[in-house]
Amino acid sequence: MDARIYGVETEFGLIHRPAADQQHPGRGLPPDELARYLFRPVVEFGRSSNIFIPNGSRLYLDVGSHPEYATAECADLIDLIASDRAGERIMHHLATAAEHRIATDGFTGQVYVLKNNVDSAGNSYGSHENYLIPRTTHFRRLSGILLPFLITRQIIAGAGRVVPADEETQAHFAFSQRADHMWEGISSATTRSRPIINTRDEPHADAATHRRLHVIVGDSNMSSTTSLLRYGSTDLVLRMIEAGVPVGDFELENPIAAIRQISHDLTGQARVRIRGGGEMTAVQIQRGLLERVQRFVAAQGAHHERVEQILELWDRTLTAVETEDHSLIDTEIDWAIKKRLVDEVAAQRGLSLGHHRLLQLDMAYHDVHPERGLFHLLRRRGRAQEILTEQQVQDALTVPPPTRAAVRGEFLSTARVFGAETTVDWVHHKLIERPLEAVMVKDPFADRDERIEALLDKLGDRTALRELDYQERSRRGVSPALTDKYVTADPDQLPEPPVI
Ligand SMILES: Nc1ncnc2c1ncn2[C@@H]1O[C@H](COP(=O)(O)OP(=O)(O)OP(=O)(O)O)[C@@H](O)[C@H]1O
Ligand SMILES: [Mg+2]
Repeated sequence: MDARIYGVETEFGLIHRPAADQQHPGRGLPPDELARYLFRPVVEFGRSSNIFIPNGSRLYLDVGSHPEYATAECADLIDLIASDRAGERIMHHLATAAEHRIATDGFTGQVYVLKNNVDSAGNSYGSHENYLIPRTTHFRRLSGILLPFLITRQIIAGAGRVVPADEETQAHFAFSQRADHMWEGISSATTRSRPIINTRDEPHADAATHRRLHVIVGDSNMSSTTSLLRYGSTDLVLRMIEAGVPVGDFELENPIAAIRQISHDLTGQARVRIRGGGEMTAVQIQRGLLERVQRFVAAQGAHHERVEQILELWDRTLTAVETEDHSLIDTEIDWAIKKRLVDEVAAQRGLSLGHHRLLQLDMAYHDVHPERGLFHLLRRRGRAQEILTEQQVQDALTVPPPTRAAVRGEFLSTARVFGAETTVDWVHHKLIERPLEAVMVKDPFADRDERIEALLDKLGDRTALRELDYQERSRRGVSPALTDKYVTADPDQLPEPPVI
């Protein structure tokens, strides 16, 4: 596919740390109660804990206590990364508001929203990728190539993890947060069995022509350069699969054993068995796929302006793993950015790798707080590269990308101006007062829909509204982004970043 729709869903970890000097020392709010505080503005805004907001994305609180943000449908990788970052901001704003409310209720402390994949109790939560693919893609061929790619992708896109010692292994640094929590290669369930690729068939598009590929294996990334490599490389591998070019045989004998083994061997030299016979290392599998992608791009041409950057970073990351010279990538790839920090702090303080301060440091890397979070601190110090501008992030909070998300954004914000209630999902748009006129938009690339325009025209005169762009609308409070409306104040003072 020349153009593709992407979306990423992120589940966040939540922690409440009470202030030391109060009646309930030691214990924070239980996670479910904390999640309810966090989502109170969401429920007030949308009368549900499952809502779509004007930037086209979805905020969702399931029965558990891990709030989720699913980006709008994006046709451009930078839009995708910006929408994902906007989700972090929204969660941060909600956390700020929750902190105030919790304090008002007499329970002062700090709320942490973590964009990671394991909590201290060992529970795992996900970062799910969605790729629109043609229905004609042969599924057996797809999984034969994509599974070994995804299983080894952690060496180029893992978020890194300080692994504490247990009975069998010493404390060490691993590529991935999520690898130890995958249980199956392919399946149609997401929570119980945790497959790498989920086959549940919900295309949110014309089911006759398309599928939505649901990839469950990735780590949540903080770094935008790592995100670019993660989604960009996956798209390129998918393009090769879709084009039907021969890709070689990398199919693994035991995907689940392999994904764990690879995660815990930072040299990239752990050997995994290939189904067709013999053994290969993660670096060899990635190199094999990269070479084929390079040939494919040389023959077909680049299909967007970031392809060259993706291929260069992919190649350099593999070299960094092979040579163990992580300085080649330690401002661009999450696991290496984090490892550099962990190594430095360990050396400065004389801490051994399993020390609880270093486990905390690992968590603090994923704190979405723009000042307190360690990734963001490193970014400000030039130790993590950034491809998004602040303006792009700000825009992504309110402006939907030019896909079907723009139709949804227009629908939601206009209805709000006229005080009309709606129900929407990725495909459906309904005005509660006109249920029989609900509109289905099956094409995720469509950024305008005449039926929706006609429906909205029935609400009243939209001339003045049309003249305002999204920024202007939100400035005038016409289309309140959730965040603008509910963030009352920034924290009184910036919190101290932990440890460093
Ligand atoms: N046609 C499409 N192709 C690819 N991605 C899509 C398409 N339509 C929507 N998406 C993206 O898929 C994601 C759907 O997220 P959502 O969490 O609602 O789905 P889900 O994981 O299948 O459902 P749930 O979380 O309820 O189990 C979003 O990021 C969205 O942008
Ligand atoms: Mg989801």
